[in-house]
Amino acid sequence: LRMLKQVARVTAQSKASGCSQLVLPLRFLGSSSRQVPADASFHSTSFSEAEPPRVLITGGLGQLGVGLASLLRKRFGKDNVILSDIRKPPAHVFHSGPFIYANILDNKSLREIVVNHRISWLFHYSAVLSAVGEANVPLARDVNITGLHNILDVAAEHNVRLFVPSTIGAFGPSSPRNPAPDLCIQRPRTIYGVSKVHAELMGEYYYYRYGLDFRCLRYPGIISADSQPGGGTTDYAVQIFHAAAKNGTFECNLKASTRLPMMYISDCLRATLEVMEAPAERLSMRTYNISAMSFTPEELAQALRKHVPDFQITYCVDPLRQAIAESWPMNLDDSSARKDWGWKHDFDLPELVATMFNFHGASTRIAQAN
Ligand SMILES: NC(=O)C1=CN([C@@H]2O[C@H](COP(=O)(O)OP(=O)(O)OC[C@H]3O[C@@H](n4cnc5c(N)ncnc54)[C@H](O)[C@@H]3O)[C@@H](O)[C@H]2O)C=CC1
Ligand SMILES: CC(=O)[C@H](N)C(=O)O
Repeated sequence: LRMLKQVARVTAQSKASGCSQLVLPLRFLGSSSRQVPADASFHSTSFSEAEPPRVLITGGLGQLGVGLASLLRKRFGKDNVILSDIRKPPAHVFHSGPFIYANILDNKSLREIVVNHRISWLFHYSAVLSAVGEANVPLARDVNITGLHNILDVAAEHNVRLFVPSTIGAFGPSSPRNPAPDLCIQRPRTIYGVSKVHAELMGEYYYYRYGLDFRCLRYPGIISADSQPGGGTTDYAVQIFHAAAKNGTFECNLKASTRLPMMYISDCLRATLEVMEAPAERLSMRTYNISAMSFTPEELAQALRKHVPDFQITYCVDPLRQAIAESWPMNLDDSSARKDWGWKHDFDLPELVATMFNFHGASTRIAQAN
């Protein structure tokens, strides 16, 4: 209705001005050799209150995807959220809701999935993270850049609202580090960072060019209790909890003083759902920083000692990860997200540590009992 009213208003205005042509903002115009309809944005509101979105999550078996599926299924219903990956799901994931094989490098099958399952929202989580990306640049380029192109095209062609996560890794050594604002110089030195800046810019371009409803958050390093990280620079902040609960010691691959922005997974996933549900008129940008806390390995170890008093940390620095971490911001400025769509984190460092220990303490006790 809103869109019809808008068209009627624009038509009335153009009649009143004596102009017979329907004048639309540049965002509404488009023609291309790709199969993107020029009037894509006339249909871009794909979710009415009567009908929940039909959701596809790509790369869903990584650190974040299963948790996202669980959150979205609570909100939209189990059968409306399809998890996908190129790996075989563990039994508990397979039995928790719809799961399909989806390779983002296979254009044709992506289209089939979106059409056959009437997908209206897509969360694009497939990626090769920072450390693994430096070890295999061609793979990172294929998955993070070619794969993204396939996703952008299929989303624009079928009027799918698209979420693509970016990262603190989209900043580089010449970006302001404390804090990094939403808009600043971005010259990352990793293929991961370059691919994420590319994703931010391509998504914004498709928004203006084709009316694609592209939404993007720059995540800090994400800390989760029940899923393992996939080969990034911030992985130590997850592994340290497993090690502390298991044997009370941890060898850290970053220097004691390396400060990075971090976030507990439930804040990250809630932010993701909130920005996807935010009314379009609340979003002044397509890509927002989000932030919660920032700490060094030494500060984290100190916080852990409140729960494991004799916890020991040693350092065996990995030069590759250290160089990456030193090129990333120490803090993100997320004031725009807070102002525009009301973003607010729940977990600071003490709550994070207590929550992680509750989980690990419980699983250690279960393992001991078994
Ligand atoms: N975990 C974190 O700390 C952060 C994650 N992000 C972003 O969030 C997203 C999800 O991150 P994680 O779950 O941690 O990543 P992850 O590395 O744990 O999982 C990525 C998934 O992508 C899948 N994948 C790889 N190639 C594929 C292909 N050709 N087709 C389909 N799937 C493919 C992998 O099998 C894997 O399950 C990524 O885009 C990542 O860049 C951003 C900042 C921080
Ligand atoms: C911050 C990220 O994007 C990721 N965890 C990584 O370290 O590569």
